[in-house]
Amino acid sequence: MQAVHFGAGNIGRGFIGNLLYQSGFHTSFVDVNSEVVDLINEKQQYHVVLADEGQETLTIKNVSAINSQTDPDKVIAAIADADIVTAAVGPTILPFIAGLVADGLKKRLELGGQALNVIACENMIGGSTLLKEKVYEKLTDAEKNAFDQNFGFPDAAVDRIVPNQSNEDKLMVMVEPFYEWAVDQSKIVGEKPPVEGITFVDDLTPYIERKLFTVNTGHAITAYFGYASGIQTIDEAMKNAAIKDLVEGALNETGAVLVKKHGFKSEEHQKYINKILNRFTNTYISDEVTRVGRSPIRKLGPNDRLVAPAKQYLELIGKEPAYLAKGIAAALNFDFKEDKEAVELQQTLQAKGLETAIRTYTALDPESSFGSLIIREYQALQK
Ligand SMILES: NC(=O)c1ccc[n+]([C@@H]2O[C@H](COP(=O)([O-])OP(=O)(O)OC[C@H]3O[C@@H](n4cnc5c(N)ncnc54)[C@H](O)[C@@H]3O)[C@@H](O)[C@H]2O)c1
Ligand SMILES: O=P(O)(O)OC[C@@H](O)[C@@H](O)[C@H](O)[C@H](O)CO
Repeated sequence: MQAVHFGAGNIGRGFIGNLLYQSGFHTSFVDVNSEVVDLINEKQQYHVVLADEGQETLTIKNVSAINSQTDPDKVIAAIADADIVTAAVGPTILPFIAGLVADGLKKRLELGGQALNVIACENMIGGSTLLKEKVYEKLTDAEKNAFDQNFGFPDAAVDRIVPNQSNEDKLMVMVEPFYEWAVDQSKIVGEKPPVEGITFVDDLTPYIERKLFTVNTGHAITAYFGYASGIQTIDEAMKNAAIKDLVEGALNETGAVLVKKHGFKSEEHQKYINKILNRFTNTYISDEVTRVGRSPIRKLGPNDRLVAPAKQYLELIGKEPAYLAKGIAAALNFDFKEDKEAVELQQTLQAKGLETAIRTYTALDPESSFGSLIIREYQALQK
């Protein structure tokens, strides 16, 4: 079986590639990083190390890689011949891979290929749906009809903490042992891809919202307050009692939304939160707050981990989410100079002011009561 996976980065190699190999696939990684592409082709394998006491090393074989900038035709041919296509490139990169995905799928139709599913494994609601929209922008109406019959773009929720790597072995990836990969089976076309470790679900919304509004909300708040306190890593930030309280406060707020909206049992959800907080304290991985806080403009987006649960808290619980307001303020305050979005955010704040930044990035009304709370929390952080 053949898999094509866009993005041979941390989650691509450390999670998706790992499960695809264990399920019997040959994986062709597609990436723009020529160093990683060349190394994969040279070694034809890499190691995944499970970050716990045992430090088990898995050897991932049956891998090759294609540089999509220099060899787009090879990517098209690989998609035409694949049994599954996956991606983990980052939400903002999905539009840039859409052209090749479209061309590969057109080629597949020309060659009379079987049904195929394309799964974007990004931290966002509706990742595969977004990729599908971008792919469909490149099609005629007749092609859209043919794609509807033959290709599925099921959304997914993926969970495994894979920090940035600084190993001498450039392909090796240190990952936490835990993982979860849920896929919306209602949007599968043809057979379900036989990947061990995927949980197929009828309704993905509870899964993606629980993951994004717990793991990623908690992670982001830990990162932004950790960064503001001069702390380097997530596990170190979790040792700070004040930061831990802020994270727990925010997860109580998102938890209230999730329990009310999706009917999770409160005690079960509390166990889920506790498990996640425990994962953040894993000392066998060193996860920088600047990785977890990366791309603050994306993270401040109206459908992302901070603002989306805050809006739902206002609607469903009928109160202002005090801790999420602090988290949004801390995200606005993230001024890491090596992060392009952080630089843009700080430039906007400087040039146009806080109210415009809130309106532009969060789509919240800065003059609303909740907007004013964010402004007060932001001003408190400047003192
Ligand atoms: N790292 C994690 O803990 C984790 C966990 C779950 C989900 N995710 C999600 O997975 C996605 C990737 O995250 P990551 O941590 O692996 O990031 P990463 O930066 O390590 O990997 C992204 C990879 O995509 C490649 N890339 C960039 N542009 C490309 C293009 N046009 N075509 C092909 N490849 C391209 C990069 O070179 C890089 O190798 C993100 O959406 C992230 O939110 C990450
Ligand atoms: O990947 P991002 O930038 O959306 O979020 C950073 C981290 O919170 C994220 O990568 C987590 O490590 C991951 O989502 C765990 O499953």
